[in-house]
Amino acid sequence: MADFHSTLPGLASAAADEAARVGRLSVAELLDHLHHGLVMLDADGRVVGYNASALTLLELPESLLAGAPLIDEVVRWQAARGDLKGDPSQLLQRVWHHLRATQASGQPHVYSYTTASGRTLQGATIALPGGGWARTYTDVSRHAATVAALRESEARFRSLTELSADWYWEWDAESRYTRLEGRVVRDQATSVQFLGRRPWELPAPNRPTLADWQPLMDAIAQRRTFWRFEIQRIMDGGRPYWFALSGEPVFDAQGNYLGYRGIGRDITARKEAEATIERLAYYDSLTGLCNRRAFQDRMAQAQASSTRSGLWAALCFIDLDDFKDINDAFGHAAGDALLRVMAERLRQAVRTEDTVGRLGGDEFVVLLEDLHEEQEQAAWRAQHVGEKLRQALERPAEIAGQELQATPSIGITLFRGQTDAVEDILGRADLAMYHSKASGRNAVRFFDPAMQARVVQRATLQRELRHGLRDGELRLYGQPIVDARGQPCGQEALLRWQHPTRGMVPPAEFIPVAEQTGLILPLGQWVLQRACALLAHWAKDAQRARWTLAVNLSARQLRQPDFVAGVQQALRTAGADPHRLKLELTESLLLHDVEDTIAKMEALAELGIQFALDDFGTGYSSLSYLKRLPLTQLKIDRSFVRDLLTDPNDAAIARTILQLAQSLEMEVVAEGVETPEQFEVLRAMGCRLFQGYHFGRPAPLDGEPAPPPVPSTSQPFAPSPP
Ligand SMILES: Nc1nc2c(ncn2[C@@H]2O[C@H](COP(=O)(O)O[C@H]3[C@@H](O)[C@H](n4cnc5c(=O)[nH]c(N)nc54)O[C@@H]3COP(=O)(O)O)[C@@H](O)[C@H]2O)c(=O)[nH]1
Repeated sequence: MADFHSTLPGLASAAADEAARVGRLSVAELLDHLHHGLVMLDADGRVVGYNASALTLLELPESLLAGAPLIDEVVRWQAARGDLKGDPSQLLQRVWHHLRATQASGQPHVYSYTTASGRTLQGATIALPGGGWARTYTDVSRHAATVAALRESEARFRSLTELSADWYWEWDAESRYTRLEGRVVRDQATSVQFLGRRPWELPAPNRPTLADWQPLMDAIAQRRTFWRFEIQRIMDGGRPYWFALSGEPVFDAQGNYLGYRGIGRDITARKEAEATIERLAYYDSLTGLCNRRAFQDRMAQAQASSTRSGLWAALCFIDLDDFKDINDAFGHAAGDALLRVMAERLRQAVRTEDTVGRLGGDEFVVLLEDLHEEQEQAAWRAQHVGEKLRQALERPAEIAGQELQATPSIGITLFRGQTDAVEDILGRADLAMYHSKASGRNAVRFFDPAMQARVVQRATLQRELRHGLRDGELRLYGQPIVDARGQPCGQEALLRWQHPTRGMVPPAEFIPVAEQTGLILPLGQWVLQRACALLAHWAKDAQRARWTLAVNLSARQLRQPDFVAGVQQALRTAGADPHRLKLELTESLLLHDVEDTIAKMEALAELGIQFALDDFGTGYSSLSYLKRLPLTQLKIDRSFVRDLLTDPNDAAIARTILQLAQSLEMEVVAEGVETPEQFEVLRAMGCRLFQGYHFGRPAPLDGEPAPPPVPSTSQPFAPSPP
């Protein structure tokens, strides 16, 4: 420091000379080489030393400092040049204030300012122990420019998030919101809900569902950038709010994953516009139903779905009869109002999963999906719905005080899979609708005439069966069941229909129709009541008192919640012994709702009623549930008995059933025994009960008491799907 003082003002050159002389740099020389400026003030504030960088950085003429000026002089000089802004006397007050303050506190005073030429300097003043001060100057122009640029960028970012519908977010490495900024966030006060939570932990009642989040979760797991992931929220008051998230992963300098950051964008207006466009593009503006375009889309989807499921679907084409006359007579406004009423009735008449559309004018279409795997059954169901639609539409409607009526003509076609073009299916239904018009209007017609004939035949059968039940045309026949000696030990009750014109109708023809239409319920109850009455009658006859009577049950009967009560009531009314009643079930009947079936069977078994499994071997017998059922008897299906003598497989099956029954401690009845040879072989295999033409064909059950009254039913006549 002594050198430094002594070489003033020629500090740099003297230090250099000295360095040259001794072969090393002096302190003064060293200071001259510094990039920092240094100015020394004595206790009066006079410049007593400076280095070369001080002259350069402060851009002062050497002549000014070389004259050892007071700091006041230097400050005035700088103010005059424009380096320091403000009144010089106030500037000086500030300078002296800081000089004294550093002296008093012993702490440096650090400040920065920008010179007139644009250089930003950071100055630091320290008080020296012996009095006086050292002031250093550092050029921080680049740093200042960087800070200014950052500020500018931050301001731009704030403008963006303040002025737009976008908002900024950050997630930590666990995908939890850590930062949310933007006007939208502030306005909606969503930060409280969001911060600390993952996006999928926030309530989103509609979309996305947890499954919908998967693509976003995958992107995060793979640290991928994602764009416009759409989310819907329901705001207070029920208003839907849509936004889209875009984000990119953030890593630190070492490549460690820190989380994500990105923007959220309010897309509600766009979504609403899209919904409006879709409504206009896909919905009929008069009725709100699907328009032709949307309906064709739905048809294509239905085709794809039926390819997967294998189920038949149906298309109903509906045209209002004489609608033009209504328009002409009552005006278009009344016509429009009627169309709206019709649309609503159609909507009400079908299931929510069915699609109703309006192709234009008075043409409506209804798409019925998942009808049945069998075409016949599907046709029956479609016919049922078609009839329901017809009845719904034919009712008069009150429009502006007038009663208007427009009956419908309905055409139906079935389809399955994707072989036909949608237009072709529509064309077929349209053609069927014309058949309906040609047949006298206000009717339902199928495209396929054969199908139409079958549907009509079935509807006729159903109507006649209902009348037959009411008019006492049903007969109970019986077929003997015999023991190993060929002695009768019971009968199987078999239903017959004595039709007034068609003669004796076999059950195979009418039982399926009765099952599908629900008529099997009153019919089955009638058989049960009749069988119980017969058992009570046999009880008085020593020869038949110990006979059992087997009654066939249908699946639909067993599904009735009051089935057990119905059987009990039949037994009680007749005064029959439950131990003599045997109920025959088929394997397919046991496939549905196994637990409920078992519960009902057990309740009846408690009363002493026996159960036989009919047609054994033809279904999907599962030994696990066979064991759980309170069965007393298996009936070997007659298809195995028929070829018993010639087909070793059938013989093996019959033998296996007998062994199985033995291990399950059940009886076996061999059905369809037609010859003495079959009887002998089965007997040799260990079978003890037999049924078949060899012992007797079904015949009217003799000694029947007078028929009980037919159970009343509130079933509508229209067919109803099972
Ligand atoms: N739910 C109800 N179903 C019933 C009722 N009554 C009858 N049925 C079912 O109808 C199906 C056909 O019955 P049916 O035409 O009476 O035929 C029975 C017998 O005639 C026939 N059978 C008897 N022995 C022989 C024979 O040696 N050869 C031969 N080819 N056929 C014979 O088998 C039928 C009895 O079969 P099953 O019931 O399986 O024991 C039939 O499925 C009946 O169940 C009813 O009231 N309710």
